[in-house]
Amino acid sequence: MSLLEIRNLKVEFDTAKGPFKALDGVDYAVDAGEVLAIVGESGSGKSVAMLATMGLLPNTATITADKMEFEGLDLRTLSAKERRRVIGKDISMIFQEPIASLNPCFTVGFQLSETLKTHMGLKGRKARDRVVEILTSVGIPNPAERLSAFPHQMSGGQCQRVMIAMAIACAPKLLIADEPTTALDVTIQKQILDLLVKLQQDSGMGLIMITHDMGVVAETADRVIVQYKGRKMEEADVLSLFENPKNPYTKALLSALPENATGDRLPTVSDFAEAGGF
Ligand SMILES: Nc1ncnc2c1ncn2[C@@H]1O[C@H](COP(=O)(O)OP(=O)(O)OP(=O)(O)O)[C@@H](O)[C@H]1O
Repeated sequence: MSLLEIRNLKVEFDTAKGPFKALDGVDYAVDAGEVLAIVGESGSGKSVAMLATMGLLPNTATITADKMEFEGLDLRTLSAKERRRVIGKDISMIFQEPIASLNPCFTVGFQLSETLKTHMGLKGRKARDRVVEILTSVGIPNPAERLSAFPHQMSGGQCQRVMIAMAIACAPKLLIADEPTTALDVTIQKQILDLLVKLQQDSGMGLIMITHDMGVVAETADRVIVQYKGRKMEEADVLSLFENPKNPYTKALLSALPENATGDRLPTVSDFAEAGGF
């Protein structure tokens, strides 16, 4: 049994211009200890798929799936109370904009201890000690002193470390990272990716990495799902995908990498669209 198994997920938004199909029948599965990358250009429905899984889409979204199970638990039929027990604890998520994801009005220490209080019942000294321990594990220097810092007093990279700390505080079985390094500068991106992979390997949790960056896929993933316009184009283990991409869209994505450039102009995905038929 997979840790997370989703079959035929469809998401449609009710918009002012009429219904908009953001996801059209995609399957996802991830096992414990596995890193699944979902890759595709902006608008391909990567975030929508995972937000649907977390139950975080607005009520303008109609979500249907033949199966949506976490450890055999049907996520489609969970009550709000049951959902709160799973989401944020067993399944947690980190987002692209670390500063926007943290509450600017509360200190880092307070926000982390609230997570521990809500999901683990830890309070006082025990919570504080655990917060220091988690901040140490995500590489925050002088963690005991940083407890009283507000998010705006930390750099983007440090805020993302705090977000990761918050996401792993309750030892989740599945972590969903939605473009976790996109908003950070290049030198910090690599450190954050290395940190995520290390935490994933140490804990054995499943990790879903949402990205538009094939470099991130190559560095982190065991298996890859390539998505385009709300549909799955290809799914393969990471080596096969890079060595022998089958789908024209995957080939287009790989050809658009600077290191694969051959002529004097870097090809774009749209150069392949008509010929490739996607
Ligand atoms: N609340 C919403 N209402 C209407 N349309 C939405 C809503 N949220 C997302 N969409 C649309 O659904 C499609 C998929 O969005 P999604 O955010 O999943 O893309 P993505 O692949 O994650 O791209 P990005 O990398 O830019 O986040 C997009 O066309 C987006 O505009």
